[in-house]
Amino acid sequence: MGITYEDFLDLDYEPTDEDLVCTFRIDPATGMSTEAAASRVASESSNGTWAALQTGADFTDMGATTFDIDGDLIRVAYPAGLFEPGNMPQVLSCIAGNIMGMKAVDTIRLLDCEWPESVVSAYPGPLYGSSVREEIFGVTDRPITATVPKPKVGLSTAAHAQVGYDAWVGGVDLLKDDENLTDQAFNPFSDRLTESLSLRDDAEDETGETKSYLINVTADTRTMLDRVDEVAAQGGEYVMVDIITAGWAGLQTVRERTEKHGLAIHAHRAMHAAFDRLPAHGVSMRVLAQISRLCGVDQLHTGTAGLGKLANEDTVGINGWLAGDLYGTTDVLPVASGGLHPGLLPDLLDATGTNVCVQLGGGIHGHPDGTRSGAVALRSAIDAYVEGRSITEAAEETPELAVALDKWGTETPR
Ligand SMILES: O=C(COP(=O)(O)O)[C@H](O)[C@H](O)COP(=O)(O)O
Ligand SMILES: [Mg+2]
Repeated sequence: MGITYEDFLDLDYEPTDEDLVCTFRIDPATGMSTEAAASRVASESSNGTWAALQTGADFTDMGATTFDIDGDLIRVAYPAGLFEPGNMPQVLSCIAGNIMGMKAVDTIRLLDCEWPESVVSAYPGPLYGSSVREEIFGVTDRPITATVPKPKVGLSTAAHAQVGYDAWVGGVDLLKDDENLTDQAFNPFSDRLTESLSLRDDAEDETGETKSYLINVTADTRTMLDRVDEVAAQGGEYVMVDIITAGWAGLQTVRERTEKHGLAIHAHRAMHAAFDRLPAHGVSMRVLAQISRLCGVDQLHTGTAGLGKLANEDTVGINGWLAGDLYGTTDVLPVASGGLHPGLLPDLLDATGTNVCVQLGGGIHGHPDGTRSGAVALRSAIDAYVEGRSITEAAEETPELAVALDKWGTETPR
């Protein structure tokens, strides 16, 4: 018995309910037919290699099958037994591993996955998902809001917490650390946690609303677990993880610990663009979002539907997947962030709907009258949208919004 490349291509094969089906876009190398490249994709990502193999009898065939070729799109079915239950790094070492660098293709993009229940059921999924709006904030009809202090690093602990306080009392729900703020000397983690939650309590007293804090616990996994415990002990509701830079293994371990404490996970996706920005190659944001949901994040950055300062991939489609049925797995609350300001909100919410978190950094702290006014402007724009009023109408009653609209209009920044 033996296996060769040809064994991995069968256009008559029909995937079973147990198979994980992946769609790739490939550009075969010069001199390589699409069929030859497609069979090598299935081979290298499951149990094959460049040479023909003798397998003997003591062998379970875990080979994948390319069963569909449509132009440059190929679909590959993987048997569920190939995957260790609940081990996301192992899944990615198959479906997005060596094949990303194989010479048989000039480029290869993992576009989409259809996850079978047998694989999904081994993952926890989110603890809260979009129910954070109601369960944490008691809000049902409007997007929740977050703000990240700017400059993103360098503010002292006291200054950072004060920015949070100003934003909270101005009407923002969540203070959020930026992706590269963790535990630096200018603003140590433990001090920031204590001081921010103390001012959070003051802001709650002043406004009568629930306020919370997305503190960035990203580090080596052992340190992340210590930080999760610390956040729980001090009365936080959330932790934030830079899920791509920390890695899926670290996220999975954090997810176990947050369950114990009943904490929600805010997922920042810094570095996702290394995988998904070049459309012909890598792993799509759609797949990164799918993996994030399986691993159990409650909130995930998914872009701004083409508005804002950063490149976006199909925000609306990804958000739809995050909200869709997945064998009863909890949904994920999408976070729109990156170069937003109040003038962009109507177009944004028209595209995404209101079951989202809207995050503004520069669009609040760059307000000519400061953070508190910027927060008032954001909240006013959100409330107007939910009430079915235009932001220009709302600006007649809320001077802070009028100033923001005067400064930024409805232009998207770059
Ligand atoms: O710092 C910001 C936004 O700041 P600002 O509001 O000042 O632009 C976030 O890190 C980006 O949202 C990340 O991008 P994405 O959300 O696309 O992952
Ligand atoms: Mg940031």
